[in-house]
Amino acid sequence: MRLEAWLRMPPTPLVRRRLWLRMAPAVVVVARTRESRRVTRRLSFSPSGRGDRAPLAPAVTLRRTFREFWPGTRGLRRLFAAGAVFAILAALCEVAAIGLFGHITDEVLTTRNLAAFWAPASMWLGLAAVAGLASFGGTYLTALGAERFLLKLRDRVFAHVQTLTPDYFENRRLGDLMARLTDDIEAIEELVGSGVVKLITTVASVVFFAGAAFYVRWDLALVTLALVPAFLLVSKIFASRFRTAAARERRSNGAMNSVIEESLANQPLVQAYNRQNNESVRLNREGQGWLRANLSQAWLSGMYGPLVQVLETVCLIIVLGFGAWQIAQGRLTLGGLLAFAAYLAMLYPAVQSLGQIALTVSEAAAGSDRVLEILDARPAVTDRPVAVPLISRSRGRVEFDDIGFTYPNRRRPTLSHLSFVAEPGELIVCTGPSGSGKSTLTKLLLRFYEPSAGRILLDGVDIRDVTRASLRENVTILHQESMLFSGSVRENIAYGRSGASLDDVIRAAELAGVHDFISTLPRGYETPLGQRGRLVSGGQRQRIAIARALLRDAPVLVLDEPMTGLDEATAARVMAPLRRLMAGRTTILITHDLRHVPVEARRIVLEPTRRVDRIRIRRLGVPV
Ligand SMILES: Nc1ncnc2c1ncn2[C@@H]1O[C@H](COP(=O)(O)OP(=O)(O)OP(=O)(O)O)[C@@H](O)[C@H]1O
Repeated sequence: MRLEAWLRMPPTPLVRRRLWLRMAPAVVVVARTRESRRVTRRLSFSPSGRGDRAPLAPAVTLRRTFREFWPGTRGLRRLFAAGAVFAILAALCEVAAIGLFGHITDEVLTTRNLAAFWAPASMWLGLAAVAGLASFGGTYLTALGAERFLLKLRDRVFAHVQTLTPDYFENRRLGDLMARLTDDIEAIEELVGSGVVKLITTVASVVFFAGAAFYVRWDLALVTLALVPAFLLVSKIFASRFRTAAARERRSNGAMNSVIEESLANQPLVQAYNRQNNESVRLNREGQGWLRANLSQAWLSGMYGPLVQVLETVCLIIVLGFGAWQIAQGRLTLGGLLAFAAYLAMLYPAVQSLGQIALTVSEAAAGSDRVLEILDARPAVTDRPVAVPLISRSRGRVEFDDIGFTYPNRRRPTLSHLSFVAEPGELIVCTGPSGSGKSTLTKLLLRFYEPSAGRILLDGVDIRDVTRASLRENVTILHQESMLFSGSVRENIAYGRSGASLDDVIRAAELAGVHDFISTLPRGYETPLGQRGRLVSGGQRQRIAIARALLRDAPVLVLDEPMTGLDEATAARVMAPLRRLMAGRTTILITHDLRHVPVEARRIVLEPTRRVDRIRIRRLGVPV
């Protein structure tokens, strides 16, 4: 009668999962942590989808992923090992607890002997306490290792990204790069860090629960375990499909981030041009692709679950039938059968979890492809092995000697046969029509690109023979659009020189003619400037940037259209601080606007020829 009641217990996935969550917390908790992160990740990014436009990152083998990222677990392996040990201990407690449950059924419930209840019941309670503590230890230590691994890996990839020359970013969408630095890095952690712990604890659980099932009734266990390869086969079939779907999801996620990033950054333009709908359509289009990618993942997951469920049900029916027959034969007790069924109830999710690990691996591999693609990228310009740092502050003599340059993705040269010398402290004005290569000249001086012909000399030394870091210490650039960060005014000015004191910052601000304005701000030098310094006007931004450049105090100065976007009165106000900044420095002033240019300045005119593919340089020494 009791057996019948037990037989009526519905072996639904929910019941099994609840049982699993209750009985094997150590194993499941690791999985839950990762699952919640994945959900968060999905929610935190909106759909993209025309991922089809961007090529998928190249597929890499699992071995390469481990070869590349496993060294990153150095220093954390003890944490992961301890996490695994605790999780295994918790699983062992569960095995013992089920044994006690069988014992209580046979010795207390069947015989109605209450006296025999208390000893095993107290042991069960003790085991539950140990399992709880071990589960907590396993979860916490694994999470600690995982988060530290993530931090290290993100720092490593970000540091590498910062070695890449600007052309790398010019050819990529920032949103996609951000997705790689966040989501994809997490996916790698799920494979290389906590993924390994999960694999070990799940395998251990399979061994324990299978071993216990064999111990109770080896022949019954043999029959049911014969179906395990079927579980693994199903996982294998699904894994490759899941990987493709995951790669699409990763890629479309990146595309969607790009749209969001661009739209939010350009909101003033979007609203001024009434293009809100257009942006929404763009996001929706990318979202459609993301939706498709997620639906195909959901389809696969949806298929996978029921298939495994059918297999489980087949196993359960076999157990019940065979078990009932063995009880009738007197070869198995009711407690034995219940314990056996409980072991199976633990074993199946563990086996299923093994299959899910295969799916996680697929998803992680897709993320790993995308991160490795970044790590494989090499900067277009590197220091020569023989490059040495500039020992002292340069005098500031800059020479362009027959320079030619073609952008990597262009056929026609942007500059050819460009030669000029700027003596220390001299002001050179560089003019010419739009697109004639004025800003390109700056990129070459800072070694963002390598000239295709000729050489650039600083104090007579080829800049390729000095390290880029020391070269850039000697050159300050003031961009067309003042680049500010979202920090305070003080932080933005102090960016010019690490370790600058507040007094240094105030002195620079006074010279830049912006101190009075800063004093009127609500929190003075501590006032935040807003995203990209949008909380202050163009002229104020420019003068803050001048203060930063003053603090940097490099002997060579490049001013790239410093008056762009400023009205006549503001431009005149900016000119005085600019003159103070230029004083005593070799200055290359790139400008279309010659109204504020000092009359004594020498001019270089970059002039595209009519055939456009050659640029003729006219060098004039005539004062304006
Ligand atoms: N990263 C790049 N890749 C390919 N071509 C580029 C790149 N940057 C600039 N160019 C091209 O090189 C040419 C020169 O550009 P550059 O920005 O140096 O011109 P400019 O004289 O400073 O123009 P403007 O006065 O409008 O700022 C242009 O035809 C431009 O399209």
